[in-house]
Amino acid sequence: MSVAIVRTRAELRETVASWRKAGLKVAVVPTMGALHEGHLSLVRAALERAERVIVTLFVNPKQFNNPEDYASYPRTEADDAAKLAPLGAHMLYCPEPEEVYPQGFSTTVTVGTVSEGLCGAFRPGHFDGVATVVAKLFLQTGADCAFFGEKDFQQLHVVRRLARDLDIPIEVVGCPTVRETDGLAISSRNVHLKAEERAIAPKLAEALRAAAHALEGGAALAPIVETTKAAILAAGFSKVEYLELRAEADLTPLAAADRPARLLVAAWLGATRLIDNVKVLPE
Ligand SMILES: Nc1ncnc2c1ncn2[C@@H]1O[C@H](COP(=O)(O)OP(=O)(O)OP(=O)(O)O)[C@@H](O)[C@H]1O
Ligand SMILES: CC(C)(CO)[C@@H](O)C(=O)[O-]
Ligand code: BAL
Repeated sequence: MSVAIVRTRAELRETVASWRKAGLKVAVVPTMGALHEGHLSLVRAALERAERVIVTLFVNPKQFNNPEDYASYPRTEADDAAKLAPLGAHMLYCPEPEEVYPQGFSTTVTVGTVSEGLCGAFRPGHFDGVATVVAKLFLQTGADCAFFGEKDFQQLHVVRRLARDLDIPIEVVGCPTVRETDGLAISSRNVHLKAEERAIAPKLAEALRAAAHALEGGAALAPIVETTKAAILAAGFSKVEYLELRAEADLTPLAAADRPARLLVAAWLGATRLIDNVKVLPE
């Protein structure tokens, strides 16, 4: 079994039109490739909800605020196609940058509020790049539903708001973070971790879990944030960009775990930036 690889908007449109004519429900799973179990969990969820599943693979230059990060982003298309085939995904859409951004392309989609703070504060332009390409992928595929991981929790909110604000008729489905057995959130960028860094990396999730547990037990937020940041640095991380409690439903800042909340973190381990988040239940 193999997955059909499509590289042009014209072929994408033609195939989706034939599916629509047959009355089939269509799902899209946007990715930047280097597929791992996190991505595959989204594809499995999509296959449960739709009769045709399109996985998109596009390393989107507009969302990289750091050119080195763009250059070194893992590109493994043949392996990705081989991983998708046994699952039964129906199409891998892999456009070239000129297909997505033809000469003269001049539109940027900016989603306010939920793009601000957290990763938005440290990756200028990143969520504009994400929102622009995701709007295009939603419109190009015309899918009924789209699947995104909670690992990129702020991105999930940006994409939900984008679809709602622009009246794009698509259901955005969030899926739980898939972790390695030691707790590290699986991410394509984990391949950049050196062996000694890989041994330290799970301490990020461990520190988050401990903080969530303390907050659920009624501990005050400010001291927990300070001790958790200190624990992450003591484990060997070089910098904690943010560690913040936000409302689960709309990402507004919270002063205490008084509503279903998320504790979100970004931290540097050597040259690799890791993000993670955990749910915090009310006391
Ligand atoms: N561990 C995971 N569990 C669930 N979903 C995930 C996981 N990792 C990535 N995803 C989701 O897969 C989709 C594509 O993400 P992407 O291709 O950027 O992979 P990634 O592993 O997040 O890579 P990176 O963070 O290094 O860019 C996003 O919706 C993302 O949230
Ligand atoms: C949603 C996405 C595919 C847009 O390029 C990307 O941000 C990602 O892989 O999470
Ligand atoms: N995984 C979200 C996309 C990015 O980090 O660029």
